[in-house]
Amino acid sequence: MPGLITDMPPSFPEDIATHPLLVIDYALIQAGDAGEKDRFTSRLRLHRSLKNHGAETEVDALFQLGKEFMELPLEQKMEYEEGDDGMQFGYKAAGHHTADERGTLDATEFLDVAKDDVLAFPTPVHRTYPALVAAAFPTVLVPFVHKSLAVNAALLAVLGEKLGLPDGTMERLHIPEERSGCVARVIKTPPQVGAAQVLEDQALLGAHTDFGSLSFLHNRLGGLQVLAPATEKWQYVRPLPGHAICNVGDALNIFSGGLIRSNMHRVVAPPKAQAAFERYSLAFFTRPHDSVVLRPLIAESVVVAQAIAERHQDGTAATQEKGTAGEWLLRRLKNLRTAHYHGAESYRKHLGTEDYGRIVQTQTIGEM
Ligand SMILES: O=C(O)CCC(=O)C(=O)O
Ligand SMILES: [Fe+2]
Repeated sequence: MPGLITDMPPSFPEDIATHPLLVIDYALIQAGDAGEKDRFTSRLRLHRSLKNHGAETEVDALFQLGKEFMELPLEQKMEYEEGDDGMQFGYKAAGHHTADERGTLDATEFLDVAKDDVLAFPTPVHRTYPALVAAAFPTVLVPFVHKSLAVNAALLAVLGEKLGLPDGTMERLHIPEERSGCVARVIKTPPQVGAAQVLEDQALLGAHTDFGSLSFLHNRLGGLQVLAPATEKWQYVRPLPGHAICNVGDALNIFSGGLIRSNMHRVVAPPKAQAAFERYSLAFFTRPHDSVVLRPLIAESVVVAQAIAERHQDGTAATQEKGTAGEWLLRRLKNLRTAHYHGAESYRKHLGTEDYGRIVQTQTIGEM
């Protein structure tokens, strides 16, 4: 029946084109399987769907907590709003980020819980959280953060090996005990109504690359889209039950001299009948600790050094440092806040390593 809303969203439609995912078996990676490690480090431009990641129970618990938090009255959530000064933990209300250079407001709410606050529990490092969330630290957030850190660390080590980095290099750039922007995030978008094409052209979370190293992302409804290299059309990512999306962020792009690329993505309304439902997703973002200088690891890796030498004759642009991970995050985040939006130029100040020209091109195509 048209317009009928039941509690259970329909499954992702079979008849729409989706991005070809590379399914990786994390259990094999963990067991040191050379073939699976090779597959994981091949075709890096495809999105990776990770099965057997072992965090299913922790993920379910955080989905539940996230929903309970999002259902709190807005005034209560607003007491924890992240604000415009670069605090990146707490609550982000819808409309407080811009989604494109025209200043379109985003439609996502975030609950952002700092890894540092979770690991130091019960001592706050960055901030305190609403009672509902604080009460769930021991049972939900601590287990989720530990599992997520472990999965991402194992995958980073495999990528480090592929780059020929000395053992332990990736660990030294991502020390859990150091202060960092690592964060557990629950994301909510409200139900959407409208013509399919209009919905698909309107980003609820603007096109971006993730700011850190690796993201461990859990989707149930559709709505995540990627703009794969050498394509002109945004493609939906089909959520696979129990799988996680493994997303490369800017820091790995920079460390690897561009060999490992950040994947450009955005969130639009879930496709077809799913659009009428609230969308919840969640992620753990592993980022280098704040004091790490973002630079290509030329001294540490001949693979990176060679890549830079081949691509850039004089090597200057590519070898430039980008400041520290803490500074990188602050710049990207602050310039995304609606309060700091003063036109296209200010929006562009938040950009990371994405090929921004391609985003603008697809937005123009979308408008025609
Ligand atoms: O909700 C999603 O599927 C993606 C969210 C995302 O890209 C982000 O928070 O960086
Ligand atoms: Fe993202």
